[in-house]
Amino acid sequence: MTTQVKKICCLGAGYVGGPTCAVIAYKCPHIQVTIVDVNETRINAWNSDNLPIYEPGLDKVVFDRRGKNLFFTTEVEKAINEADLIFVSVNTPTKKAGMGAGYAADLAYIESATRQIAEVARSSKIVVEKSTVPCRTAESMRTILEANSHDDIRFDILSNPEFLAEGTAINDLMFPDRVLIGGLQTPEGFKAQQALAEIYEQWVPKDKIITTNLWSSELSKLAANALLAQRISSINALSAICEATGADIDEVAYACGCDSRIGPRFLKASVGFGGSCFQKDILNLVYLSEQLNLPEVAAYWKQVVDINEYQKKRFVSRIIKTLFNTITNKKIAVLGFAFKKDTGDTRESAAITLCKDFIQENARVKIYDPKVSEQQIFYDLSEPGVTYDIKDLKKRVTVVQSAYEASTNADAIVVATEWDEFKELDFERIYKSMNKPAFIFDGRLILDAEKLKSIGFRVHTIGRANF
Ligand SMILES: NC(=O)C1=CN([C@@H]2O[C@H](COP(=O)(O)OP(=O)(O)OC[C@H]3O[C@@H](n4cnc5c(N)ncnc54)[C@H](O)[C@@H]3O)[C@@H](O)[C@H]2O)C=CC1
Ligand SMILES: O=C(O)[C@H]1O[C@H](OP(=O)(O)OP(=O)(O)OC[C@H]2O[C@@H](n3ccc(=O)[nH]c3=O)[C@H](O)[C@@H]2O)[C@H](O)[C@@H](O)[C@@H]1O
Repeated sequence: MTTQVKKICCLGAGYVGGPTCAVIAYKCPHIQVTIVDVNETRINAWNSDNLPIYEPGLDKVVFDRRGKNLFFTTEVEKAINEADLIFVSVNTPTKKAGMGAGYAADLAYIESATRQIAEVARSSKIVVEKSTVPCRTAESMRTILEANSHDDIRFDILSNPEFLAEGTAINDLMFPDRVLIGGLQTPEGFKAQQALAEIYEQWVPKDKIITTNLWSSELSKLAANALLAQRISSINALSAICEATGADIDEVAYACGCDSRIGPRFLKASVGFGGSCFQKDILNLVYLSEQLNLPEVAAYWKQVVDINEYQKKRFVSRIIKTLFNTITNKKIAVLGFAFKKDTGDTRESAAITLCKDFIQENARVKIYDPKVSEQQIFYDLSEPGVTYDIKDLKKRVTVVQSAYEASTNADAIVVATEWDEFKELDFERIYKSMNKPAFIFDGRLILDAEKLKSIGFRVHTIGRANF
């Protein structure tokens, strides 16, 4: 007999906790799901018509279950106490200071969430590590829970990493490639794994629910992200060779991807990967390898991040060189600011690096993104690394409401995010409104270069030569 879960609490109402637990509530109407956060503004937004995250299909799921078996609240203690199973879905950013700064994951939020569970819980719980964490974090959580728990209550720890990608989160959650549940290899551990598996079995085929030991599960999450990012850095490294030789990176990716051992997905060259996790998780893996005294392994994975930085810088220097070696006071229209299409998330977006470099070179930048707010853009650009304060920044940067507005009187257009709407633009109209010669730098390989050239544009595309 397994423990049947009736009430779930999720600590952390972010990009993972919100969509993941909303889908559980949607698929399991018999389970009460309460998502809590210390951030009141975020919780208020989850309870409003304007959800704090833009994610296709998310509104439908939330509006369907909210107030029925899906709740958003800041009453953390109450929710912990009532739940049989608690997802810990808090942020695990890269450490900014102290030991391992710049590499290691900052586990302060995980630790404080764990301590809170230990302090508040008055009945036994299954505690599920949903956040991405370094291998063996569950061990520390278990030690904290066991050392601080009251009376006769027990805690079973599981690792259940999340593999959703932003922009496709709802689809990824509804039809996951797999669900991974790591547990201790003890009778109690197996029982807890089974209890969580039974929740997913409500909509995920059994053969896609994988159970492993705790450490394999924790490491598999870091490994999956590292392998995915490594494919992008590999194709981006090849894009540099294409630009120098006349090979075309899309053709190379297609030819390679047709090999069933390689496969076609995740081989799109770009201006560099962004997002809150790839860089953070690889650096975390690098740190872990170093801690384990495996410097060669650390250096291998570090190179994936180094190539990503190189790719962004390479693109910026191509732009500057092409614009006659100076962009001082030139007007650059940046199309897209999110780290990928179909999300409003800008964390580690390549566009941030590009815009900061343009500002450093004294260019005038006009930015348009369909889902990122002006406030967010200024926040990202005024982060350390740019010498301007917000007032100076506003003299150099304007956030506008359309690609047309961004391009008017521009010397160059830079495509930084692959939003579908950029493919549909009226480029004849844009060409007329720009300074001549009119340049386009396609950092996402989404535009029809031949058509643009026939209009009169000078087109530069990642992974294609200009000779
Ligand atoms: N963003 C993504 O697409 C994915 C993220 N992940 C992992 O999931 C974890 C969470 O990521 P996101 O959701 O993107 O982060 P996020 O920053 O959007 O959300 C985390 C939330 O946790 C809250 N929080 C922190 N401490 C808390 C506490 N003690 N009690 C209650 N709430 C607390 C924060 O206020 C914040 O709203 C990270 O470890 C990340 O690596 C995994 C897969 C995908
Ligand atoms: O742990 C996480 O946070 C998540 O990280 C990624 O998801 P995400 O970052 O949301 O989005 P991706 O689709 O992976 O894209 C990441 C970046 O790589 C870029 N990319 C992706 C694919 C590609 O072929 N080329 C490429 O440049 C995207 O534009 C984007 O900037 C993984 O795909 C998820 O499985 C994982 O759960």
